[in-house]
Amino acid sequence: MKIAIIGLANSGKTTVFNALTRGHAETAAYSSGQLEPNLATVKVPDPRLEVLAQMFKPRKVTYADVQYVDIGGLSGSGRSGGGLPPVLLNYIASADALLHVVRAFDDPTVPHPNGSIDPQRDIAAVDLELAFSDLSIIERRLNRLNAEIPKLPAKEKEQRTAERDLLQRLREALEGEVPIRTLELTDDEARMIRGYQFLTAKPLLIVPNIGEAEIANPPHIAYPHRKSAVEPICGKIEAELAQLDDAEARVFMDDLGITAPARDRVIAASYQLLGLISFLTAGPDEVRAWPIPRGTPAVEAAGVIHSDIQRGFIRAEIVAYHDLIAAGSMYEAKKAGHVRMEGKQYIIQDGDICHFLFNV
Ligand SMILES: Nc1ncnc2c1ncn2[C@@H]1O[C@H](COP(=O)(O)OP(=O)(O)OP(=O)(O)O)[C@@H](O)[C@H]1O
Repeated sequence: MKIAIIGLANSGKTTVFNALTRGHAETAAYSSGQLEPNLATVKVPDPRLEVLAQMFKPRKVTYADVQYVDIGGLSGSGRSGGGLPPVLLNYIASADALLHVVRAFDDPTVPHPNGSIDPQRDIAAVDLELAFSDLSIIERRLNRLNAEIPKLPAKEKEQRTAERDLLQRLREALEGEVPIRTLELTDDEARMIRGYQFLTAKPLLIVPNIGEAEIANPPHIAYPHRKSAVEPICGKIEAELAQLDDAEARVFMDDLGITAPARDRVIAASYQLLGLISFLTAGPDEVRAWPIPRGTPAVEAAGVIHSDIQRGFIRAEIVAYHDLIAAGSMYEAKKAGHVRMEGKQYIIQDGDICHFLFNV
């Protein structure tokens, strides 16, 4: 799962990327105009794995992960700006979700492309730029469909007409400044437009990049939309924190008056926004979190580990994380009747510790 970090020039995208990925990508006070992206894979923090590791003493602990891609700045000028450069558009279009870094820190030495600090304005400008990109794809496709449909045989004509009607609905929404992600689409409709990779259909995390002085009391930035969330971070401080070892970080966080890095919150919010939950496996070899979309049946979850386990699925032995911890051991959990046998269609819950029985 890949999350593209977007935002206006100098909003702090690379700084936030470094904070999230504990990386060392170069930042600059003047917009770099870079088109080559920075890419990194990040472990999704999950304190349950540390607790399970103490219980099972495994050789290895494996976290779920997500990837972040830091790409160059958007212009925020929408249609008048001539659209997104194709390289940038490709990187954003192939991501599963977007993380929009919004400049909220005040620092006269770091120029803002629009001359002043106004997060709500910048959020609207980037939303508009994404909407224009989707609109131009829709318009091109509608022109094509309108020319094609009258000449098609009946069955295909029906399919293409349904697609045209849907695209017209999306166009109306976008023209009314409603992003595609907030629309209620049926599964069929969602499938019909998946190939277009619309930018405003992707889940969106707004990350106000705040100043050091606001860490204790971040400004309220509203973005009450479906498949969206807001998580502020002070990129500069968090990027420094990300370079420290645990003991040094603890001292630094005490100085700042915080108990945990904001990085963990932003990564967890990204994971949730992608619609992912984790099921867990635990044994002497490995304790591991496996990402699956919410609502996944047991037989498909088994396939995430190995296709053989899915193919030969017999049943799943499942204990909820909290039941296992309350019981103190797998033996006690079994004795207390907390370990359930579930069939193929059981919907896996976040934190289910799963052991799949299979036969191939
Ligand atoms: N929260 C913050 N407080 C103060 N300064 C910050 C903060 N976040 C980033 N900066 C500074 O802002 C400048 C621009 O940051 P950065 O290079 O990360 O932005 P960018 O959005 O990646 O820029 P570009 O447009 O070049 O891609 C850097 O000097 C960085 O140190």
